[in-house]
Amino acid sequence: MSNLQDESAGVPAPAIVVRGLGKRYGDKVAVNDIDLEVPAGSFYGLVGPNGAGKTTTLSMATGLLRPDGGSVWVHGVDVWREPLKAKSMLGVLADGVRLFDRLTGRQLVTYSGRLRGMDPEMVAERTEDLLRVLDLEDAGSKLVVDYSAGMTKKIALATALIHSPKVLVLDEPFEAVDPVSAANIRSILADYVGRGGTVIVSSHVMDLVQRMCTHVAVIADGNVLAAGTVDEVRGTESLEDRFVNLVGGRAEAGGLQWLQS
Ligand SMILES: Nc1ncnc2c1ncn2[C@@H]1O[C@H](COP(=O)(O)OP(=O)(O)OP(=O)(O)O)[C@@H](O)[C@H]1O
Repeated sequence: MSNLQDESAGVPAPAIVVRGLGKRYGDKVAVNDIDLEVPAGSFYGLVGPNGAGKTTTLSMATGLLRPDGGSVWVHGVDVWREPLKAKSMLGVLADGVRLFDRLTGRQLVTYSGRLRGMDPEMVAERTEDLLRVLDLEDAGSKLVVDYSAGMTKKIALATALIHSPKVLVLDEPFEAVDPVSAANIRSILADYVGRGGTVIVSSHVMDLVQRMCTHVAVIADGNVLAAGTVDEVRGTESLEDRFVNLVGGRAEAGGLQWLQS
């Protein structure tokens, strides 16, 4: 398959290739046999309305949710045939997955690094670095169960970064995060991409995706409506206008006449 060429052939394999990936829940088709290709070294945005299938797609692409059909490769490694090898290259911030929240933030990040087989000294150093840049130093000794939503998001991000993966898959990383922390996270991710890493991020904030991402895919009702570089997808419009045109569904102004003081 041309898109799975390995690096030995002189052509870098894409970071992630998705082919014919599908998932149903009863009668509901959450993801409809989609194809996606995430170039290595790209900052890839996945956007779509609520319920479009973003989380389901990212969960299947990272080996967290078994697809009904289709395949996913991470740097040429089949996620569902060689999960350990594929997962060793991934750092994942999943949506709605429970953390070990009876650990402190510091313990949780340390545990994630040790689970990845990292040297304890390196884990300790990186844990402190991550707590510092994510403004969680003071909260490092507090139980994760007592964290706010934004703090929980940030500590989960730290667990995804600790082993310096080749590919970062982040479901809504900025949700509930304060603007200063969000700016810090954006620069961490931009540096990471600058050093050759690949980031896939789902977001509802079109302006952010337009400014931050090199590539974008718009999905709705489990289908990919458009995918490519941000400039290819948006054309002469803003990404937000393009998104609304592709997806539709703007409610008529004044639809709630009864809503008044
Ligand atoms: N465990 C589940 N059981 C039944 N239906 C589900 C389940 N998980 C997701 N769905 C359905 O699959 C569809 C896609 O959901 P998904 O969470 O992937 O969307 P999303 O694009 O991430 O949405 P949002 O932007 O609101 O987070 C939705 O219709 C949702 O109701």
